[in-house]
Parts: sequence; C-alpha cells; structure tokens
Amino acid sequence: MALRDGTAAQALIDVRDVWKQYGPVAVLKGVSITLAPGQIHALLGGNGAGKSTLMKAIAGLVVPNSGSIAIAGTLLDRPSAARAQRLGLYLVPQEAHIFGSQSVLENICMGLDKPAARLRGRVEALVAQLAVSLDLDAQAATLEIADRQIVEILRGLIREARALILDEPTSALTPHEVEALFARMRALAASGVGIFFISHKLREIREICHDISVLRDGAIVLSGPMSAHTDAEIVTAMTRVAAPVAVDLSTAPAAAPAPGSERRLEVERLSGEGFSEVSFSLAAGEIVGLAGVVGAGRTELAETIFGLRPTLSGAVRLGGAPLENRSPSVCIDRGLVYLPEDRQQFGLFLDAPLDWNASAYLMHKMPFFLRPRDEARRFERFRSAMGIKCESHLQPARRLSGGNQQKVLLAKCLAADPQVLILDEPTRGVDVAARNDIYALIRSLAAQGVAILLISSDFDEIVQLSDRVLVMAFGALEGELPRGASVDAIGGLAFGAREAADA
Ligand SMILES: Nc1ncnc2c1ncn2[C@@H]1O[C@H](COP(=O)(O)OP(=O)(O)OP(=O)(O)O)[C@@H](O)[C@H]1O
Repeated sequence: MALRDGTAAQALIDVRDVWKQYGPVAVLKGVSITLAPGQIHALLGGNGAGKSTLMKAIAGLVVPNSGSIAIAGTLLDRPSAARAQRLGLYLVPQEAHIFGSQSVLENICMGLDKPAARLRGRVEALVAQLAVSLDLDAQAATLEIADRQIVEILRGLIREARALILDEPTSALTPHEVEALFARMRALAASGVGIFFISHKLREIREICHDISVLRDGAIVLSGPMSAHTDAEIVTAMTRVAAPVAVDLSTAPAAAPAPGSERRLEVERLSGEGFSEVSFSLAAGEIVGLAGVVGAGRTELAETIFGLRPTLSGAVRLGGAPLENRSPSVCIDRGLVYLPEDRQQFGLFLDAPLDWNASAYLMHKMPFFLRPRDEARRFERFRSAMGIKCESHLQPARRLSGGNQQKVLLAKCLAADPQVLILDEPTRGVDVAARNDIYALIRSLAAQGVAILLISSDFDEIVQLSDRVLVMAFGALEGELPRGASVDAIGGLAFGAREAADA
C-alpha cells in the first residue's frame, strides 16, 4: 500500500498514532515515529517507558490496539514476526537467541527455507562486508556476548533486512567492542540500511545517531536531529522530574563499621574454566573494580567463586575461613552473594511475583521466617528506592521491562544482607536516573562494611565507583590500578595485552 505523503514515501518504517494497552494500562499512547534509509535513529526513555513494546509492535511481535505501522511502504495489517521480516525488518533483541548445540552458520540461517550449507557463500560475503572474524563452523555455545549479537545482525542481513532494530546492543560490550559495532553500523547505514538504536548511554547515542526520539510514559516527548538537543534537554525530557536521592536499603544496623582493612574475601591462585592462577582480596568497605574485554575471564571467575562452575585449583576464603565445596547456597549462607550477568539463566523466576523474587535468597536462608506481608514490605522499600516501575508487588517478573527486571534482581541480592557482594554488570539495561540511584546504593553498602567486587564493561562506571581496579586479560590478572585511574589507563591494560598477543 502506498504511503500517505511525500516524506513518508521515503520511510523504511512509518508508525502513526499507535496505542497499546495491557489490561487497563496504556503502555503506548499515540506514538508516531519514522525511520529513513541510511538513518540511525536513537530511541531513549526511562525503564518501562515503552521502548521495547514499540519496537516489538514494529517487529510484529505485539499487536497494537490502534494506529498503523508500515514497513517499506506496506502496511503491517496482520502483524506477525514472519510478515515484518518479509517486509524487510529485523529486530536484534537485547538477549540474543542462540541455539548452543548448533553451529554458528546454522544459527544464522535458522528458519530459512534453504539449507545452511547452500547459504554459506552469502553468509561469508556478509561476514567479510562487516569485517568481523567469526568461525562459522564453531559451536554457537562457545560464542561471546558480542559475537552473539553479530549472529543476530547477520540473521537480519541474510533475510535482506533494510531496517534493523538494535535493542541495547552495547550493554555488555567494552569500549573497544562498541567501537567495532559502531563501525559496522556506519557501514550498514552507508549502504542504505536504517537502524533504530535503543540505548541508555547518551554518549554513545551522540556518537552514532543522526536523530533522537525520547519516550516517556508511552508518548514521544522529544524528537529531532541529535545536534538540535543538549544532553540536559534530553535527560529532562526523559525524566521530567529530577531523580530521587537514593535511600539506604541495607538491613545492617545504622552504626555499621567504617571501611577498614579487614579481609572479607581472599582468592588465592584460583584456576577454573577460562582463567588461571588469579589471586586478590577484598577488604570490608572496599569497592574493587574488575575490568577486562569480553573473554578475559571475569564472569567465569565470579561464577567459580560463587560455586556455579568447578574449581580446578586454588582456594577461596571468606572472613578468614576457607570456603570449600562451594555452591550458590553455601555461599549465600556464608554471606557471599552474586548478581549474575546472565539474568535469564541465573536471575529471576519470571513467572513468580516480584516480592517473591526479591526475597528469594532470604527464603533459602530462613524458609520458616518469611511472611507474605514481610515480602511485600521488603519489596516496597526497594521499589521506591530504585524506582521499580510495576503495577503491584504480585505482578509476575516476566511482565516487567528489562531494566526493571534488573532492579528486582539487584533487590534480591541486597535483601540477602551480604558481607561480600559480587556485582556483574549491575546497571545493564538500567536508565540514566536509576543508574545514579544504584551507584549511591553501592556506595552506601560499602560505607556499611560490605566488600564489593564490581565487574563492568562500562569503564566509566568502574572509574566512578572503584577504590582500586583489577584488570584481567586472557584469563589472568594483568595488573592493578589505584583509585582515580583513567578509562584510558584501564583500556590500555585490557587491550594492550590483547594487542600484544595478536601481534
Ligand atoms: N506482557 C505485558 N503485560 C503487562 N504489562 C507489560 C507487558 N509487557 C510490558 N509491560 C509493561 O509495559 C511497560 C513498558 O515496558 P517496555 O518493556 O516497553 O519498557 P522499556 O522502555 O523497553 O523499558 P527498559 O528500558 O526497562 O527495557 C512497562 O511498565 C511494563 O511493565
């Protein structure tokens, strides 16, 4: 069907006055937005503002109550993902859908009517065009998060998508990988592909996007060229009111110990899958950053300390006593809590209510002492302190937006009243305002004596929060930097090792 006016005739995507309700709640309230060929268009908004719902509507995954969506001039009148894809739209989700037991090539070609082997030549050409190094015959389970995203992008391109939606593609990437992704996005845009780019990071948006639209409570409140708006204007449009000051959520007594030299966690020559001979310690009240590029072994180290992966050799001590036969429940009992990077696999019970999720670690510690009213009260405290957007504490976690799920996961860890906290990408998917609340929360926990290991791909976050920074590369500790170390110094250590090895 022809579009209605001259401008829109150029549009790859033309959304007009779209409304979406879940029960009585309107999540999209008359949204109109367009995407032109070669345009990189940022979509920004607080957690729960409606970004993913809008993008899912464009991708045929959510059916709007009213309004119209056209892709490449054709109305998406019977929405389905298959139809949106046939019209040239591909959505790269926040969490890539990878079938681990299949090869990379099979993953890219999944769902197409030709066998993967016959598409190999075309996939190889796309891989070369994007200048990525990807072993098409490797088992997909071995792929890093960054490469999983590339697989998703290739899935779109092999389907000849002219419009891509990238939903927070950089949230688990280090600066180096972000640059590589941006180079690929620029190449795609230069070839006429249009891209909707969802991100919570203004700096990245400024670097890569031509235009911006800001969603607040289901409505577009600001839209136009990137250069026409200052950061302050954008943040104000997004939040409308200043973010609340963080509330102290700790259940520890008010007169908690000041940061000291008491060693809470000692890791001694620990070796496991993907890392070896790692030694470090955390003192009470200390925030230690752990930086590195994807594949450096940071998550593997954290998962091994927490008993999710086998230990090959070495020791872990907690409060001076050996922490042997580690499993998550043993660690939680002893006061060591881990916020996982992979919230889908190890995080929330998506069909359980929010208050149950927030109390899940406590339930394990003292199953007989929990009462529904206590759970609800506990959840309410976290809800107001972190601005968790939900209808009620009884809502299943599945119905929350991604950023709000991340906040509930953090609440679950904090509710367990840890002595040592390992945070793996704690602000992944969290909006700008809530990010500052979470930083204040982390600092307040440290001020009360909790020892914190902060793993983050966002080096700015590491610099902002850490008392010192450990840098890992290739499964080993590459070095340590003092408080105030620059992002460049961290990057130098993390990437220097990789470049030296590549040379
Ligand atoms: N299936 C559903 N049932 C009920 N409510 C839902 C459902 N899916 C989403 N919502 C609600 O719709 C609102 C918008 O969610 P959406 O995922 O679009 O937000 P978002 O802007 O993408 O947030 P984030 O930045 O956290 O990813 C949220 O309040 C969420 O709780």
